[in-house]
Amino acid sequence: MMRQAGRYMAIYRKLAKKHPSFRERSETTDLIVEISLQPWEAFHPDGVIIFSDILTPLPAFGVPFDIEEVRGPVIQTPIRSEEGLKVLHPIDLDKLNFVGDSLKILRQEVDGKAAVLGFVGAPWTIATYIVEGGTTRTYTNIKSMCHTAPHALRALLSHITEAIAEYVVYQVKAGAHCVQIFDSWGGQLPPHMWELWSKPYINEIVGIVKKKCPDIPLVLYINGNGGLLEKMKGTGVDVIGLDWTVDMADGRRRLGDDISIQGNVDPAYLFSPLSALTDEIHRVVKCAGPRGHILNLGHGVLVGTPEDAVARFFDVARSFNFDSVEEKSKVVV
Ligand SMILES: O=C(O)CCc1c2[nH]c(c1CC(=O)O)Cc1[nH]c(c(CC(=O)O)c1CCC(=O)O)Cc1[nH]c(c(CC(=O)O)c1CCC(=O)O)Cc1[nH]c(c(CCC(=O)O)c1CC(=O)O)C2
Repeated sequence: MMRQAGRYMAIYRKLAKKHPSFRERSETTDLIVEISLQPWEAFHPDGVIIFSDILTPLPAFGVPFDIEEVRGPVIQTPIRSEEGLKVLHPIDLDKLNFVGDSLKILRQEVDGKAAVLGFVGAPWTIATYIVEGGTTRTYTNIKSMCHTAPHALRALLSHITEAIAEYVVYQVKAGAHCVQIFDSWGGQLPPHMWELWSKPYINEIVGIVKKKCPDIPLVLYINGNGGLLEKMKGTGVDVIGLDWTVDMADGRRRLGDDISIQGNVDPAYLFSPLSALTDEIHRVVKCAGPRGHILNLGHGVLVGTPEDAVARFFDVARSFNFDSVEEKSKVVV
């Protein structure tokens, strides 16, 4: 489940009081392992996601950041010109030992009972933070850079691409069974601009990773991807994540049966009565079809989500029987 660990869990909030810095929590091996295992111990999902952030590798290639409680991610010196690019250097994976060490320990801890999942941000999405200086609602600086400083933006995206490709391979070598690429803000681009400014860099990462680790499944997630599904398939990833604004049956029709899909229960259903949540999980699974579907939310667990709803989500998923639910829905219809 996306954002499987974190603020919705009381046990995480308690630990965060003791270790108030997000960077400490996400850059200390013991804490990463402890937090990653919190949801696994509570709900026994099929995947254990390393507790980290898409921004975690930034300091290892020259971009310091912090996560502030109200503002979220903050990059003190945004890069918006050729001059700004001078701070960048090749990724130093030694500075990310805590990620590799945590993945290794997680593999031992779950001992084959769950998949260990790594993740990275896509170049466009990481660049939105580096150019805007943090979270944005408008993306005006980076979108205008596409026209006012295209060479600088391309150089920044290429630099991030090289770093992230190495970082994916590093996560796989350390023990990740599967890696999800978050192009969370790719859906903020008009589709023809996504093809120009995001897709080529994802393609490059997929090409490099497939050459070095051909058996590792790659998942691509974009928030608001209804206009991009077919284009996403063209990146060569193995699984496409759908957010909840795409009808699952429509998504399956558009993507075909030769690719796996992930998603796409609206995370807000976890605030609804448990019967409504159960019906929605059944509906989504039926619409996705009998094969090639990873049941998940359409985006991360929201802050404030009741933990018993998350438990219910996993229970329903585990007890699901594709054929008997079809029978039941036939009777209801
Ligand atoms: O999500 C927020 O609202 C908090 C701020 C924020 C963070 N990274 C960020 C954002 C969004 C933004 O403002 O741009 C930036 C960020 N981090 C991430 C994404 C990708 C995405 O969710 O679409 C994004 C971009 C988009 C987005 O947040 O929706 C990925 C991420 N961060 C994180 C995790 C791990 C996890 O939650 O288990 C994961 C994903 C792992 C997965 O689902 O496979 C961890 C994280 N990062 C962060 C926090 C909150 C700070 C804290 O615990 O003290 C937390 C913990 C939590 O969400 O409870 C900081």
